[in-house]
Amino acid sequence: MAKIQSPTIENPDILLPVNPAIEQYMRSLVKKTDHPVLIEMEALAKQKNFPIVDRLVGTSLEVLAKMINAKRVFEFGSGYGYSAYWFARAVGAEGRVVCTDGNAANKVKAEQYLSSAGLWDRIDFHVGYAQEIFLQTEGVFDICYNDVDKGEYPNVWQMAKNRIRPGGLYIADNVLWHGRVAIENFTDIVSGWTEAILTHNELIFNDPEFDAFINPTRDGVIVARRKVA
Ligand SMILES: C[S@@+](CC[C@H](N)C(=O)[O-])C[C@H]1O[C@@H](n2cnc3c(N)ncnc32)[C@H](O)[C@@H]1O
Repeated sequence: MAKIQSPTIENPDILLPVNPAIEQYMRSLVKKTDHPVLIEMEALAKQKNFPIVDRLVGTSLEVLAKMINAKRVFEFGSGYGYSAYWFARAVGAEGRVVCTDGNAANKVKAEQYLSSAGLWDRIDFHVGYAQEIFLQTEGVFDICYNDVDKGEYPNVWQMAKNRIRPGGLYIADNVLWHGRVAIENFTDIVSGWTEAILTHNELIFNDPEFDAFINPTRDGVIVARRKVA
């Protein structure tokens, strides 16, 4: 498929799939999910320009997890626990969310925030390289969620897909990469990341064992369900 030639790719936001006014409207609908801890986490993201999934994607993660009655979730790239907040709500008191992040300071913040929200006892947070921690963690998962550095996306998909139970989900954020996936001449944030996302998305949509779709909200979230034999 021919990609759009854009002379203004320095400002790739022109390809945001959902109009910001519409996103704002959708955000007004999920305002009922307000929680003091959530609001603090969102304020920190704004202040530090830290890439959390934000409210619209967060609410969708919780709903998706509840829809499949998820009890065990593995997160590749947890930051300070914002996406884990939503998964932890979904898995319930008996469920577990395995979190990973390379930055130890993020674990400290996650513990503070998620303890205040009464969710920390559902979290098993490991500091280190997510893929290595995944290999050291046994068993299958209801959901594997990928939000690490984008160049690593194909590798994470390949290792995660065989450890998702039938009917379980693989979810990854940023799969539209601010429109770069659809543009011919783009300026990447890190060289090779757009190509890696393109490969990742192709692999998933061509995998006979999974059904997939992309929710275009914010930066695009891919959801792939492992087929039940
Ligand atoms: C986009 S942020 C995660 C945000 C989080 N999922 C949320 O929505 O709240 C990516 C995080 O993954 C971490 N990271 C990136 N690649 C990683 C890897 N291979 N292993 C462990 N952590 C990684 C970074 O330190 C960063 O905190």
